[in-house]
This record gives sequence, structure tokens and C-alpha cells, in this order.
Amino acid sequence: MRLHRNLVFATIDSLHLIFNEEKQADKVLKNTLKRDKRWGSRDRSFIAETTYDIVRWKRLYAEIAEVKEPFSRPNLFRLFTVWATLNGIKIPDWPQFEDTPTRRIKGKFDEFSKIRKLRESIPDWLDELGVKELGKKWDGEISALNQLADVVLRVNPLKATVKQVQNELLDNDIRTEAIKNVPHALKLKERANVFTTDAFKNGWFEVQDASSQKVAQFLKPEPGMRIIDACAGAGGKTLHIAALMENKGQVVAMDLYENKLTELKRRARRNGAHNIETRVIDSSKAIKKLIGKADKVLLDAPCSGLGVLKRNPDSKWKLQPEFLERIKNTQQEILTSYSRMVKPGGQLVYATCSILPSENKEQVNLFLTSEAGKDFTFVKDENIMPSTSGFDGFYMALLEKTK
Ligand SMILES: C[S@@+](CC[C@H](N)C(=O)[O-])C[C@H]1O[C@@H](n2cnc3c(N)ncnc32)[C@H](O)[C@@H]1O
Repeated sequence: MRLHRNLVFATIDSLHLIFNEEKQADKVLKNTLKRDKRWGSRDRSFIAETTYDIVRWKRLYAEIAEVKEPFSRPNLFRLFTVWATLNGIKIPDWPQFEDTPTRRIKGKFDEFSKIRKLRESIPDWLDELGVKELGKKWDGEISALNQLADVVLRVNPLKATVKQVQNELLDNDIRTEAIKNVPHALKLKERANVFTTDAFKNGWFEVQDASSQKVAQFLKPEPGMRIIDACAGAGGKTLHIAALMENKGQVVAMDLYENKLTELKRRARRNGAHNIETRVIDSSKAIKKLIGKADKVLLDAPCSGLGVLKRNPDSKWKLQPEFLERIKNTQQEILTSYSRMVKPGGQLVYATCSILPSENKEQVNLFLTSEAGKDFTFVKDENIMPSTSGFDGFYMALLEKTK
């Protein structure tokens, strides 16, 4: 592979914004990729994938390059040099790459590969937490979470069948394959931009990881039910629920943030989902009005996001232990307050995209032994681990309210 100056510079500029100005990687890349209309899909992939790779391996590469944050521009080039060397890419003779110590880079890589927190490129505190919560399993999970995520689609049965989506994408040279036990999922065989296809624009599918698709399946929505998705965000799971209900009955999609619900409504129109009502949670009244009113409630709670680290590698560096403590309190508050919306005999699903027991099973157990949880019984739960599933890490628990 030959390195092109403007693509390397665009990567370095993106890294500067992500590392030194704490900007979100996906937003930075969205802007960077707008910079030059002449860039083709390969150029864009180079910038995006290289930037994400260097974000993912920041600690390891910084230790190898012997550079510290905040990274000066020459130091960002040193990180880039480590990336290129370890990926077997020939370093060009530009002034920025003078005296690249190729052998030393490879030697240090071998040396650091023996130390998990360096090999997996994670902060000390996260490594300690992983061991505390998952013991021996942590090794395999953090390694799986450092792999590049697959692109998975969820076919929208309100608009198309799986076969129709597969054929339509094939006409665009995009090959897909089915995923066992996830009936509406299609995995891309090679990465491609699916957002420019007519099939996407017409609402035939959404991009949604296979593990995330299992949450609505686990909830088992039925046509005619009233379902509350209380942490709906931009509606990834709301749209799935609406589709499984065949547009019959009602989905109430709630969130603290109006802008997320606005995006949800836009997506619902594209999906042809007509049974969704959005409600902003602007006071406790929003919840009180719905006490005892739902056949099923989904609590897709805010969490550490550790299960989706492959997709958001920059959260390794943004996540803080204090945030984790705060979010656990929020999870328990959400369980305590929002569970009241389940009607007698109804069901509650608590889900997170975390792999930590303290955000998952332990939260459910705490709730079940609390005053608020006394009317609920535990039915079943499922831990989806990245190492065994190959997809994102997720947790889901099904509880039932006594009649
Ligand atoms: C894991 S995300 C939801 C993702 C969404 N369900 C999906 O499938 O696309 C958690 C959501 O909870 C919302 N949230 C955070 N605190 C909340 C609270 N106290 N009540 C309701 N929603 C909350 C966040 O704004 C965020 O959209």
C-alpha cells in the first residue's frame, strides 16, 4: 500500500481533534470526510479505519513511540509510524517520517504484548475493573472488544423481506449473509457504505448489531399490545418493536432528550412505523401518567457501553470510574421508578450494552430485593459476550409483575 499525503494529513488532523480536543471520533470523521469531494470510497475508508485503529491502540502505540499526551503534531506522526510499521506498510521518505526506528518498534511491540493492559491498550483502572468483575473471562472479552465490528443490518419487515434486501444490495455489489437465531439480521461480507442505497433510503433496513436485535426479540412484543420503551434514544429498538407488532397496538417511546426523539420520529417515517408515540421525560409526571398502563416495558438503560467498545473505541479513553458509579445509581433509579408503568401480569425487560455484572445481574438482584421490586419475579436473563457471540456485548433480563 502506498501512503497518500492528503489522506495521511487528514488522519493526523482527525487524531489531533479526538485526542487533544476531546472531540467524539464519529463526529470528527464525519467532518473530515466532507473535506475533499474527490476522495473515493477507498480513500474515505483509509482515513476512517486508520483513525479508528490508532484511537483503539492509543496506549500501546504511545508506549511504543515513547510519546505522551497532549500529542504534538510530530508525536501524532510517531503514532502513525507505529501503526504503519506494525501493519507492514512502507514508510515514505517524507520529512515527517525521518529516522523511523522500524526494528525498535517491532521489538517493543513483542515486549509489550506480554502485558495485558498494554497489549489490549486500556487504562489501568479498566483492566483492574475487568478482572474484578469477570475474573479469567476478562482476557478473552477485552481481546474480542478490540476487534473491528462487523456491519449488521436489521431488515424492516414492514417494508421488505430479507431476500428482497439481499437482492437489492447485491445489485449494488454489496454481499450479505444471514445470522443464525437472528431472523432479520444480515451481515455484510465486506464493509460498504449502505446509507447511500435506495433500499436504506426507502426504510427497508436499519444498521443494528445482531446482539442489539436480540433485545426486542427477548421482549416478545405482540400486535395490539401497549409497549413502553422508556430509554428509547433515537429508537434503534423502538423501530424493531414497532415492526414486530406489525404496526398494531402502541409503542410509547420515551427519553430525557427531545432531540433524540425527534431523530426517532424521522426514522419511524422512513421505516413506515405508524404506531409510535414519543414522550419527553421532562418531569416525574411523564412517568406517573403511565403507571400500570403497559403490557410490557423495555428499560434499555444508560450504561458504561463496555459491550460496544469495538464500535466506540474512543470510549476507552473517555470513560471514567466516577461516571460508572453515577450511571449505576441511575440504572437503579430507572428500575425503581419506571417499573411502575408495568401493569399487573405485565413484563419488564432490563437491558444494557455492558458486560459488567455490576451493571447487569447485580442491578436486577438489587431491584428484586427492594421495596419497588417486591411485585416482580425473575423469569430469565441472557448475557451475550463478545468473545463467544462475535458481536456486541449485551445483557437482558425478563421480569414479570404479579397479577
Ligand atoms: C442505551 S441508550 C438507548 C438506546 C436506544 N434504546 C436504541 O436502541 O437505540 C440509553 C438512553 O437512555 C436515555 N436516558 C438516560 N437517562 C435516562 C433517564 N433517567 N430516563 C430515561 N432515559 C434516560 C439516554 O438519553 C439514552 O438515549
